[in-house]
Amino acid sequence: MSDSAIRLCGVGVAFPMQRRLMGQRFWALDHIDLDLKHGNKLGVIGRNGAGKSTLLRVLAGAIEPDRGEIIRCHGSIQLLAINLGFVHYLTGRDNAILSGLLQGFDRRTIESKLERIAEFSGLGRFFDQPINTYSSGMVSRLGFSLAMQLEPDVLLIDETLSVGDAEFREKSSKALREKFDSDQTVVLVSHNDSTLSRLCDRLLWVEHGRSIMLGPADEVLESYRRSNADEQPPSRDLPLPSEDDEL
Ligand SMILES: Nc1ncnc2c1ncn2[C@@H]1O[C@H](COP(=O)(O)OP(=O)(O)OP(=O)(O)O)[C@@H](O)[C@H]1O
Repeated sequence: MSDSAIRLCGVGVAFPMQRRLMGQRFWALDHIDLDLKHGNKLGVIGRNGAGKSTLLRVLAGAIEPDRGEIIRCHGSIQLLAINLGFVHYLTGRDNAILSGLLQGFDRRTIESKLERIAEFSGLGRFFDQPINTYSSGMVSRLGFSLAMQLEPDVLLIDETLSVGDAEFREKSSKALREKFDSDQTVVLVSHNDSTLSRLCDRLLWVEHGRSIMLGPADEVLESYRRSNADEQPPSRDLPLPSEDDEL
């Protein structure tokens, strides 16, 4: 088996621009090359709108690139994000089953883990209620519990480290730490420098959809901090929406 879990070669993702600029496209990701090896703990940093979440969605297979190539050599993959895409009229239990099936797990495996998912989530009887009766914190807890118990080959985490109340946060950060200590492949998007340097072996810094630097966490963080202190984001030659463009 290849030692790469996912390879991105020159990947670009374009979104259509608003009506006034009809026909033009905005490249949210542009020429991204990445070789994510099995067992890597990769952090992704960059300013707001840099393209981090788009990158995770591409890695998850939730969006297809408009340019470039993706080579995959992994089993199940899960994207853990605030906006989890659950089906709101289904119960927590049914969403757990559906989500597990969509990630490539067989039904028997999912069912064998349902009680642990329910227990970890702390949702109690709400686990069997439709999730449109949940608070946003409860939805996040369900998603987090799923990711922790189903153990996908590749886990992609988008800024969900502080879900739920204090007690759940403590439990979730312990579970997450175990993931980072395991041989699972994990990609973490975060704005928290200390979390990234503590948990990740390599960091990818993206800005304006482009890869600026990929390397050991502390080196990348230092360059990123220096660039923030200069308050001059690295330039790119592609057009960005101007301030008076409609959002
Ligand atoms: N569905 C979409 N349609 C149009 N533009 C989009 C869409 N999704 C993202 N974008 C744009 O792509 C760019 C990258 O967005 P993305 O959410 O990946 O950034 P990010 O680095 O995760 O930002 P943040 O740190 O603020 O979460 C932004 O300019 C955003 O406006």
